[in-house]
Amino acid sequence: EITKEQQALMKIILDAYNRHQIPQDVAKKLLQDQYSAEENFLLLTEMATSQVQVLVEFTKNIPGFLSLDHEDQIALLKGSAVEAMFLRSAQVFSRKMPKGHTEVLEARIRKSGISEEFMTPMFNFYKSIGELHMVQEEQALLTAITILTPDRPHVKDQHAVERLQESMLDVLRKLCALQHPQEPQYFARLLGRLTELRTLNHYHTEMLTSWRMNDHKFTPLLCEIWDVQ
Ligand SMILES: CC(C)c1onc(-c2c(Cl)cccc2Cl)c1COc1ccc(-c2ccc3c(C(=O)O)c[nH]c3c2)cc1
Repeated sequence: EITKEQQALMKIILDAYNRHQIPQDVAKKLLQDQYSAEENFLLLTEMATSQVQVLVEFTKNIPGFLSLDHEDQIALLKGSAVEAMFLRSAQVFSRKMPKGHTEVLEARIRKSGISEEFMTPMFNFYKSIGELHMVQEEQALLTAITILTPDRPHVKDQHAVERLQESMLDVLRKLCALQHPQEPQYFARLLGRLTELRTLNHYHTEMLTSWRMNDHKFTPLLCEIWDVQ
């Protein structure tokens, strides 16, 4: 019982999600052979910077987003960037990417100055996303829902964001019922991943701090979106 306008919304979100991807020449850099912790950190920084640019373009295509208060648009992007990048990089681990990217990305993350205590929750998350075998539509909607989280820091008009998020949640709920009729709790499992994502935010903040203590440099875009330096 997905309505006509919900189908239109789904198409817009999916097209935006597929249109905005990391350029292949950037993604291919993952496969080059330098593997020092420094090299890996630089590569991951380039990936993250490119991914943030992709994320901004995707977000601008979410119906209603550009009509939100401008400062709230920034607050939503800053508040959701890390979570959206965990979702996106999770695709690489759930083998959406060409052979080889998965192992290489894992190897680079494991040797980039991130302390052991963050590796377990990070790779547990990647595994739990992989087990869901999400279709593209679900991944695109889940990313839009993550970005449209009303209670991010400094969001003024939370109700306006809530209304946009609710319409996305309604489409996702119906899509899950259609895609996984034999698994009525699938939609709830997807939402459970969003809760797990929030815990990763805290780990990520500590990862940033420890990188900075070892004098690692980020790009201007990442400094702006993560309020560092
Ligand atoms: C500043 C750096 C060191 C950093 O800090 N925290 C994190 C970080 C980490 Cl280490 C894990 C999760 C989230 C973040 Cl922000 C990172 C690295 O972030 C990323 C972000 C995104 C990709 C990523 C995305 C898509 C694709 C892709 C495709 O879709 O075609 C093919 N290859 C991809 C690679 C990798 C690494």
